[in-house]
Amino acid sequence: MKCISSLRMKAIDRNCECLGLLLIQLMENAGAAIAQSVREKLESGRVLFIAGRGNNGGDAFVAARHLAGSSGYIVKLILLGKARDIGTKEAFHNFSLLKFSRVEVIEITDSSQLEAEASDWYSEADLLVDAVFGTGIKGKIKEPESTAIDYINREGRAGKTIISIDIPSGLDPDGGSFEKAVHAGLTVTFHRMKAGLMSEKAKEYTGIIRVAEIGIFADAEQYTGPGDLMTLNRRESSGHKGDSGRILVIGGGPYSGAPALAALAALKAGADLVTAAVPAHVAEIVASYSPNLIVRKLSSNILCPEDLSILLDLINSHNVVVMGMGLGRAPETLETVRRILPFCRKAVLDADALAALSGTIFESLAGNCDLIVTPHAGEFALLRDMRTPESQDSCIKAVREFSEKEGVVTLLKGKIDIISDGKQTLLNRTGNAGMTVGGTGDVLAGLTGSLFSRNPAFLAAACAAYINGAAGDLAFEKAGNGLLATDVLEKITEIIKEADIG
Ligand SMILES: NC(=O)C1=CN([C@@H]2O[C@H](COP(=O)(O)OP(=O)(O)OC[C@H]3O[C@@H](n4cnc5c(N)ncnc54)[C@H](O)[C@@H]3O)[C@@H](O)[C@H]2O)[C@H](O)CC1
Ligand SMILES: [K+]
Repeated sequence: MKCISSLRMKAIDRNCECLGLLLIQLMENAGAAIAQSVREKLESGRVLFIAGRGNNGGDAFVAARHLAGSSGYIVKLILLGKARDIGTKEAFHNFSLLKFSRVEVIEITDSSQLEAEASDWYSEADLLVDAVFGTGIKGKIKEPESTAIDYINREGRAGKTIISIDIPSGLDPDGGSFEKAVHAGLTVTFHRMKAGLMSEKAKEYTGIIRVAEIGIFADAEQYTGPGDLMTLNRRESSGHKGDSGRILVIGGGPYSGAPALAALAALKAGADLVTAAVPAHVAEIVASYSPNLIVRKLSSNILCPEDLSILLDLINSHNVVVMGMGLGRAPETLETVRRILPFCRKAVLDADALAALSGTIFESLAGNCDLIVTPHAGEFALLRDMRTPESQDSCIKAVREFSEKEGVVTLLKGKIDIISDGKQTLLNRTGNAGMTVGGTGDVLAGLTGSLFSRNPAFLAAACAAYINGAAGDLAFEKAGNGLLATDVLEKITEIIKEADIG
């Protein structure tokens, strides 16, 4: 069964919100699913919800309200904490609605109060619903949560049904480890199976697992969105120069603008140090574009094998190589690209560097070098030696299969970008028709390299596609179809700042 990580789930929730499907709507559906599970387990009787102050508790507030509206149930709810300490506006809103429902509520702040005031609530209940923690658990379990879990388990041992919301409280949703956890008879988890529920150790705690649909729509999961950016590693606030990425851009020769755009985009996306290694006759031109660039002059007018020793030194002192922009396709240039690749640990290959990739090169690099390729449809056709399909579904299949076969991450650029590592695939629809202007692909390559220095290849490529397109959309507001690659470059920081990932 396909599992989902708690981080990915959070990204999807955020993407839903950005598309207009609010968390409170998902919470309503989650709570309704829990109420229905209670009804299926208990025809009538006393139901006790034990709720924490997070959104797992929020699901319980909704479920309690729904159940209290059905005849035959006496519903009580213990809130572990004070109402004012409820952590999210959605959970707080649903808690506030309980005063109009027939739900008796008690607020408990310490374990002695749990014993003195809520012990009877536990013992008289026919069924208990565990909403102490869901996917938001962190660190050692504090009080009164720890005692609340012990009390739930005591009632479980007495033969009562325990239903856990999303995950038995205490269990790590991803690894499945725990210090203590609720022993549930039924776990109702939302949207997708969580990896932690499937671990060997977790099995005796989850009881039967039911996956409930809560209305998340496919677009939030299939397309990149601000939620995906949230899952990127942040720059270390206490880091040293170079900790947030040292990027080596290898490009230029017939052209000078392309490597400069890639290098500046890498800087704008947060890399600490960017070196552009460019053929001799464009070195001064590239340096003149910006004082932010470190330019290393290569030996000739094009990239050639004589540059190998200087390049191998540079590769060793950088953590990502971004190669191809404006290199041209002279045979000695393509040969140099091929000879450099085995020395790269992480590389983004764009434009002319893609023309150097043929035959079994990917196979020979497997395990050594983490690769992202960023072709457009024409370059993708050359890479596969096959026409790029017209229909989107066939294209997605082709990108997925190519990535799996060659062991690379592919970012196929187009009206809708397709990003795949062979297992995961995402689409990106930010961007606009104005971005067909020259240079926006160079910006994307630099952005990708920058994010790749701090993140896994697939996430870096997907988020770079999103940021590049979103920056292009901002640029379009001012410049329309006359936008330039430098306009896109200027907007990168706005997107990154807005997403709070800088
Ligand atoms: N798409 C979905 O799947 C949806 C899921 N929902 C539910 O939301 C929870 C996750 O909610 P979150 O607010 O992120 O976290 P929790 O409620 O699990 O916990 C946070 C809560 O607990 C406190 N806390 C954390 N660690 C500890 C500890 N060691 N000791 C004591 N207290 C701790 C923390 O301070 C917070 O107060 C998910 O599981 C689903 O149930 C949404 O409702 C709908 C969408
Ligand atoms: K729970």
